[in-house]
Amino acid sequence: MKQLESFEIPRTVIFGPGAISKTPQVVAKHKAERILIISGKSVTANYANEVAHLLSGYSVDVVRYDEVDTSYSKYDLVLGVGGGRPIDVAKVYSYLHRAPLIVIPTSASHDGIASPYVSYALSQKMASHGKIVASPIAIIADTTVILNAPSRLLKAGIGDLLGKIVAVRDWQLAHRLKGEEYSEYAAHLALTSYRIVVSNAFRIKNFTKEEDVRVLVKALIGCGVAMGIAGSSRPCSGSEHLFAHAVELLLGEKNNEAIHGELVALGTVVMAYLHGMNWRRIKRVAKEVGLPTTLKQIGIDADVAIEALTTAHTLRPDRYTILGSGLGKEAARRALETTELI
Ligand SMILES: NC(=O)C1=CN([C@@H]2O[C@H](COP(=O)(O)OP(=O)(O)OC[C@H]3O[C@@H](n4cnc5c(N)ncnc54)[C@H](OP(=O)(O)O)[C@@H]3O)[C@@H](O)[C@H]2O)C=CC1
Ligand SMILES: O=C(CO)COP(=O)(O)O
Ligand SMILES: [Zn+2]
Repeated sequence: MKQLESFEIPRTVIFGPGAISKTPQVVAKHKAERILIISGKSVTANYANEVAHLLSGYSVDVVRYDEVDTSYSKYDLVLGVGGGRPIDVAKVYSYLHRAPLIVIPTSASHDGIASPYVSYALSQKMASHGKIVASPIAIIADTTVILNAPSRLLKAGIGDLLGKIVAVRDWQLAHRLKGEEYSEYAAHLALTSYRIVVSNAFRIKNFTKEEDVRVLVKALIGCGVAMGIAGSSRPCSGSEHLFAHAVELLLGEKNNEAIHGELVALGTVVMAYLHGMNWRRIKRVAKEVGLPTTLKQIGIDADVAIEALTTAHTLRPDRYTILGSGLGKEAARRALETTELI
């Protein structure tokens, strides 16, 4: 008999121009007195201060995500304002202290907006606390704010979505070869986001209109819901993400160029090649959109790329992908050269 299942998805999603102004109404639904706003390191701290200003009737602190002391438990509501990193740290705080979470994305660069999980590196760091699960009670996506984000970040959001075509293929492979549980619904949801963005990519790529951002934000939120239904990031993160994570781990502090969604897009091309999929089409879409199509463009040397490709399979041994038990150096170099990523 099947086990009882449960999953968490966001309760309220408000999006559109000026959505941030609705924050007090959303907050008022929760009996909060002391509010912690977790922001990014620079520009997004201004947005966080704006939100704090809207909540002047409450006791509010704004803290950068890299300065948050997660052992400090005096807050009863947490808001994550910024890109993917502050939002992930806000999820950790929300989980550890059972403080409801409101997510206010300032960019559409990643699909962690509605996902109840934190990204690979952070979950590794927090592993001693068990699996962090924090589904936002509300998402407030102000498309005016997001439209003002640098277009490079928005293109990175398209990059993160390109990855779903490989992530789902990897999941199907693991289902067939390893008997891993597979949710057709979650997989379709992730693929729908992929398809909608690919079919609109050339129209929205310059992000000149609010409508362009709307398409992207909805697709990213859809992926977050897919992860919620699947019970992990599986529908949205396969070998293409393993490659991206491996590059980030190898670069560490030296990574001041590559953005998550860009690395994922490049990973998608090489993993599509390994799967025998139409990698040229994916690369064409990436190029047309203005995403990087070589690793050099985002400051990554061939040696790092090869190392990442040969080690990526070790990062999540429980998540079977096309990388199987790993690629040798020569195979890795060939794959990267054939796809002209190096
Ligand atoms: N939980 C999940 O399922 C997922 C989580 N992630 C996480 O998200 C990260 C990627 O997200 P990403 O947003 O690229 O990373 P960051 O949060 O590091 O943001 C990247 C940069 O964008 C800037 N930025 C954000 N919004 C604006 C804006 N409106 N105007 C100008 N600059 C802006 C940030 O500024 P500032 O300096 O102020 O921070 C930062 O410099 C991953 O590394 C991972 O940690 C990604 C995918 C899924
Ligand atoms: O980036 C993600 C999905 O786009 C999250 O995936 P990870 O669990 O691999 O960090
Ligand atoms: Zn991602």
